[in-house]
Amino acid sequence: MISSGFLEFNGAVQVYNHACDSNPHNVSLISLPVIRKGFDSDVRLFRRGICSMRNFRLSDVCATPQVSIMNHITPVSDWNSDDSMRPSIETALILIRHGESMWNEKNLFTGSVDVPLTRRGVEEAIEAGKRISNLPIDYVYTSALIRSQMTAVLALIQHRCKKVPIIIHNCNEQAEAWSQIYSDEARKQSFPVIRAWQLNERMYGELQGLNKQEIAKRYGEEQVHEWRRSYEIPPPEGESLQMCSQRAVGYFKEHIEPHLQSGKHVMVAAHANTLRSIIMYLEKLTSRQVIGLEVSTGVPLLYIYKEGTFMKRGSPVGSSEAGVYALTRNLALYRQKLDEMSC
Ligand SMILES: O=C(O)[C@H](O)COP(=O)(O)O
Repeated sequence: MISSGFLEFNGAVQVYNHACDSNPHNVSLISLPVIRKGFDSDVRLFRRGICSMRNFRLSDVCATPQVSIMNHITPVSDWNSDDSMRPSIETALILIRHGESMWNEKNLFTGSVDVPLTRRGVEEAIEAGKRISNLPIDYVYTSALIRSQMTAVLALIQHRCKKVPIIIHNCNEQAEAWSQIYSDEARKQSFPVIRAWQLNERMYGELQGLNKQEIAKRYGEEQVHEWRRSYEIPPPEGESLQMCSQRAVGYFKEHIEPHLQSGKHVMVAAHANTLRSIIMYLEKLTSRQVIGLEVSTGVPLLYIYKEGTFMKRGSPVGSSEAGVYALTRNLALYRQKLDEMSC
């Protein structure tokens, strides 16, 4: 028998599998190096939000024939009045800058120009999707530009829950009426993908279509760096980060944050500068600090929203999920559900 669960140890939740052969005393834990080492110390065991914390020792398992690790879970009804032991509401926010676009490849200022991904950008989006394939997602937001939509869809089709990304067409009544779904089941099995122009890349004005290196030669590195990275200074006839932030962060606060507050998980596929402005808001960066903030193409960033604050959980660029995220309890439980569904 092989089963899996989640253990919290030294503050990090770990996914484990355990295998029992025909001898029920012979229980081995696999993929759990951290627990193996400190096995006899306190370990907190959770499962499906219905278990409380308890001390868990190797002897518990080995001395009890026919009893698996899961049988040591305490049901929610047995919780004592210590509320701190209950799982609290937390939601995931995933931010992804689109994969490499055809103008990123040529090093051209792109801004509001609607340019698709390169082959490499497609691969980045697929890879990003694999990195987040175990994370819960209820709503997806993209800009109105094809590069962010391609990225979102390519990433979402890697998700283990196998939901179908469906682009929401609600720009007018007819579009809304004509794209109705009349099956609750089909709706449930979908990722609603909502497009918003407010999440578009900042408008780069008269720099759009020009080569970044040539512009730096013509106007000087310093000037171009100011146009590209400062908060207040706009490029010629374009938007400053501050202007871009007004629409992007404004949209985030009005449309995305309420989902997070109500327990929904959200993914946002957008652009370097709209994401810089959103990250500036999430991490409370100053206009000086944001100058040094770079967002790479196709790398998903994970934030946990809890009790009004955003906590960065790292970016899934490591070679394994465990090496990347210290999964929170709720995310670990979601992952367990996916594991069970795919058994
Ligand atoms: O619009 C662009 O050219 C890029 O997407 C972002 O460019 P930046 O790194 O110059 O802000």
